[in-house]
Amino acid sequence: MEILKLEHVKKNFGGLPVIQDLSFSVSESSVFGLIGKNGAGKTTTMKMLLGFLKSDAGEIKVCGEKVAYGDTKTNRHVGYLPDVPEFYSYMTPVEYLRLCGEISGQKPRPIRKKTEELLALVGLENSNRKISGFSRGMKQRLGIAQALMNEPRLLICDEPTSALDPVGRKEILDILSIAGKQTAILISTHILSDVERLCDHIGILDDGKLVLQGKLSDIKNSYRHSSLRIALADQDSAAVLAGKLANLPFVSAVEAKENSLTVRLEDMATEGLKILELLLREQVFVLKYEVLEPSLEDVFLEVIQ
Ligand SMILES: Nc1ncnc2c1ncn2[C@@H]1O[C@H](COP(=O)(O)OP(=O)(O)OP(=O)(O)O)[C@@H](O)[C@H]1O
Repeated sequence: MEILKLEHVKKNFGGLPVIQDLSFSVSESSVFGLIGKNGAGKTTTMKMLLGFLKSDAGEIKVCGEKVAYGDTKTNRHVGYLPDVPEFYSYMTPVEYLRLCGEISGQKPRPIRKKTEELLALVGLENSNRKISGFSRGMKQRLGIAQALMNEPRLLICDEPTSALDPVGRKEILDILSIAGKQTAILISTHILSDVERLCDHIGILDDGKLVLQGKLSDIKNSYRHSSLRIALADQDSAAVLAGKLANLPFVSAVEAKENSLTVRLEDMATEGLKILELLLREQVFVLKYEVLEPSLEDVFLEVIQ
């Protein structure tokens, strides 16, 4: 089932098109990464699908219900984590989540149960101090707990890791990958390694247009494969082979790491065969010969040009 569906959505600011004919959907069991550089239109898209901003054309549906500007009824299906979540910082996490549960009309016992479960999920079960003393990472984790408090069908996260250090980022990604088993997630980001870690579907937004979308594994498979990894028995034979490969006119780079070489080519189909011929001719004992998947960064840079 499609939890979120956008069809031909457009938005102009002062006559300038910021979102142009945007269509994509997020299905029930999916973690969808909306990727784009600064100013691509990610936040504008999120605001429209939360009903905070009026679209100029097109239709947005959450769980089959149309999103209307200013009427946040569809947000009962949605949990939202802004890039910098705000709290009543004089409260403790338990007090804050209780308040969120009460505002959304839940009963005291389920509120207590959910608060306990969610604080355990985000690793704040033993934090009884005021939110004002929390680090950025802790606030982000509490933001996820808050966004999940009404058991949403869709969790929307706007650049959830961009302000965090590597440890904080990893914690957030681990929590989101657990949350993603229960709820669909739409995450906007420009951190491609986070997307590779977390998302199964992606959409690349460039100047308000979706220039590529689909299943991440299909996209990677269909993109140009331009790197090989060759593992040899020892570091010395790898160094000798690296010298020979670097002399081939069609090899654009050779990187050596211990007994393993990464070789960059222009055309895998023909040049990969020539590398195999060289290995045979030189009687090199090969432990591993592997065509590498393009990274999301390779794909991103190719479609964004
Ligand atoms: N209220 C506004 N009035 C005029 N222009 C706006 C407004 N909000 C956004 N824009 C413009 O729309 C474009 C898209 O902005 P948006 O914030 O959606 O991009 P983004 O992909 O979220 O970028 P970032 O990663 O920097 O947050 C930008 O050119 C921005 O300057």
